[in-house]
Amino acid sequence: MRKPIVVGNWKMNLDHLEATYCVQKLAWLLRDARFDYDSCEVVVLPPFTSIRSVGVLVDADKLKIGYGAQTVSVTTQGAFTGDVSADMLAALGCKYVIVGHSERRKYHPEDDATLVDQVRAILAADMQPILCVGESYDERKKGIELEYAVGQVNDITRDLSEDEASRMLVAYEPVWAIGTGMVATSRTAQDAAHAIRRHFADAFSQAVAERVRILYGGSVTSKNASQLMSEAHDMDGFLVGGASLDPEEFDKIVRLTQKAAQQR
Ligand SMILES: O=C[C@H](O)COP(=O)(O)O
Repeated sequence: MRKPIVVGNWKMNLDHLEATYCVQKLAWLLRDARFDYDSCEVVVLPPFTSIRSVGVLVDADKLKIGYGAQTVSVTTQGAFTGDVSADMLAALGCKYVIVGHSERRKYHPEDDATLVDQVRAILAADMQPILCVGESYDERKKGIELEYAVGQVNDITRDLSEDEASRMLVAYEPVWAIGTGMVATSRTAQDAAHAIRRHFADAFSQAVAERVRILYGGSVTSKNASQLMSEAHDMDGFLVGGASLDPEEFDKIVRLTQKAAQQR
């Protein structure tokens, strides 16, 4: 049985003071609701500069909120100005790192070879990659969205061992849905999640396919989380952008996700 997970990708928002406030408020709201963290993981991905503050707060108050990073260097150390290694993130208590978010693919030279190396670096540091895939509006218009997303998964994961593949999380994030308010239908999310899971079964094994967690991302809010979660059965949770910056809204999404998962 896969554990549902809701991940907040803060992108380039929330400095360390705002980050501390956001996590405190989220923890307080979830405590108030007697939230059962054993039935649903809650994770935030702050910008690099806020990770330490979030980690200190989580440790000091023994919070069950996980945290991670939004990208990582492919190298371990050395003269790479501006880079942050997987070991450095793991040493701060990070558990998850995004790989291949469409914003990174667009604004930074992160080609497939780089993403493959990032996945390897993250796994080697005992963290879990959250690989983002998803079509643009053009691919969707051509009707090739499933092949496109599955192709992206294959390009990055094909040389992994079964054990490594089973530690992957994949976030299906259609580019046209990111930050636009145009959320995918539950049918679209389910079709993509199903195709991705079937790919892991074909490329690796049924056991791997059953362990890989698949998320949906793109304009998720408390208004659409329940429906998406209850109808897209191959989906294990969400990668939430904008709505994760508001602790009250994120708290609602987390609790709705947990409830919908329990009612499946
Ligand atoms: O990583 C998160 C996604 O890019 C979704 O962002 P969004 O929820 O603001 O649409």
